[in-house]
Amino acid sequence: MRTACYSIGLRTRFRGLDRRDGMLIQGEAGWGEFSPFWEYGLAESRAWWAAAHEAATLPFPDPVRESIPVNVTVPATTPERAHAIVIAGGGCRTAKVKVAEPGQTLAEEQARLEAVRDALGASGAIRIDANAAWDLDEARRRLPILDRAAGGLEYAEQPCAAVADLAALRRRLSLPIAADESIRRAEDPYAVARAEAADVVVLKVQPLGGVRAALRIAEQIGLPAVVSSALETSVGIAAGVALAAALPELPYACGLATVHLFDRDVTDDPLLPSGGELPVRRAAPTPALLAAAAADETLTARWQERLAACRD
Ligand SMILES: O=C(O)CCC(=O)C1=CC=C[C@@H](O)[C@@H]1C(=O)O
Ligand SMILES: [Mg+2]
Repeated sequence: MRTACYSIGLRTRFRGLDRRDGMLIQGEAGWGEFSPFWEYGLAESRAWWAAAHEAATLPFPDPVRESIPVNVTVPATTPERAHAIVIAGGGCRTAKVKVAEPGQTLAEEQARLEAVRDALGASGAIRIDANAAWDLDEARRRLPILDRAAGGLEYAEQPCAAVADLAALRRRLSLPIAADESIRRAEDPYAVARAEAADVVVLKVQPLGGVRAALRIAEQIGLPAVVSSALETSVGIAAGVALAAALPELPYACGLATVHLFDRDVTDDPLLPSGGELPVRRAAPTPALLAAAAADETLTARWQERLAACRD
């Protein structure tokens, strides 16, 4: 199997990162991406490897749609940048706005949401993602304020870490709740459904071990799914697109338009949205762009080690 490692800058800091790195793998079916974040241990990284291996060795399941509606992803940035990101967002009618960034105030989040609403207009949908940062009281206090600032939120993604808190929040507020970390980093992804803790589940191909594994989870959970990226090049995004394309129902825009967050890609035919949608297709690196994005020797050696550990 051929492998290549990349290291790519992010246009705006995202989940504490200024650069993203990972490994691309070429097999008989095409290219796969293996890019667990560095804080992830071996057990968790093995699922990411399973996803990369699946993409490289097997065809993706048959699609039931030809394009995927997507959201523009707005990092925890200034109102001015947030506005510009939505305007340059490839025609997306839904925006996902990051909140609960350490060091930022509620007022900054309100201003960001107001700017996003201004850029999107009254008919657009806005969702927020707090990445499990709040306790129940904080979420109960903040969510109505952010809902007002956004001129109405579509849903709040993972406002609290605990499934019981998500369920309690859902009983107390009319705002729909989406579960992300409670699915992709949980021992038991079905606890959310049993506890009636979410209206929507976020599914990510690499953390869940591949397109087929994620499809099985979607089927068994029985809640509407939003397919989201794990901050990947177009190669990894294509696996998310394949999952979104194969889901029987897709009632919400997906979070797969994150190639915009990178300052370069590995292909000259990137999976970027047009008219708010991504086409359903695979992506393969372009040799010159793969070379331009190549990780240095030290980083490549670290990825090779990680890959070897996951394959054991
Ligand atoms: O959903 C999106 O619009 C983009 C993807 C996204 O937000 C994420 C990608 C990778 C890591 C996560 O911290 C983050 C998320 O929490 O959903
Ligand atoms: Mg999330």
